[in-house]
Amino acid sequence: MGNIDIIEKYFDNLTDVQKHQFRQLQDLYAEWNEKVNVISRKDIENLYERHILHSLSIAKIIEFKPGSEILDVGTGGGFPGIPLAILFPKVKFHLVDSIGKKINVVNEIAKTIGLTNVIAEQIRAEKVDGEYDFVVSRAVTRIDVLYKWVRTKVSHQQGHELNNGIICLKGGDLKEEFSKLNKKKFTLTPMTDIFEEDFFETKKVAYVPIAR
Ligand SMILES: C[S@@+](CC[C@H](N)C(=O)[O-])C[C@H]1O[C@@H](n2cnc3c(N)ncnc32)[C@H](O)[C@@H]1O
Repeated sequence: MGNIDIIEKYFDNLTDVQKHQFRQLQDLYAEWNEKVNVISRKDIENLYERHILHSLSIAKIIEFKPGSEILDVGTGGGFPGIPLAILFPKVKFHLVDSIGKKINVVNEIAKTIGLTNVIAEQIRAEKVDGEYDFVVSRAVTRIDVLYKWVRTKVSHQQGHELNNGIICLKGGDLKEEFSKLNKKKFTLTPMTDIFEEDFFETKKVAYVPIAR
């Protein structure tokens, strides 16, 4: 399924606006990827499965409340931030990356599809100054490093049932990596438990609550 069908399979109440926004992404990313490499070339035809659906797995772990604020660290070309911003139009997303030309791609794509809930900024994660309900991240750094960068940036004001915290998308054997984090409370959910799709292999969604 090289198209939006796989998104509709797992998210069955998308509005026409959301469907149109998701549909536009294939051509936009193919076009931008020629100028700035934000997705590996051989993977562009797997955009919906490997990048968009993967990003949206976060929504199956936590439903962001309207008005909440999310920081996407090391967003690259906008993953997971752009798919999540389409899915949650009433949630505010701050997408950051240290590479300006990637941020330019994110801004252009957000503008073209009419996303008004995204701010993309070239800044290192460590320098971000703000408070967020959740920090999300895909394929950026080890969890202990990410934790150090962002733990003071997570607030507790929205009253989520679950604690606010960090949600990141990672692959491989994470036991050793998480043991270095030195925190007892975290969950690792295999992607294949969320979506019945073999191509996710060993990928997982990691959720680390941050209590103050
Ligand atoms: C492998 S890419 C992943 C991009 C995107 N999250 C995705 O899944 O497609 C890692 C990204 O993290 C960014 N990055 C690494 N360290 C960073 C930091 N300290 N602050 C902001 N961005 C960072 C890099 O510039 C790069 O775009």
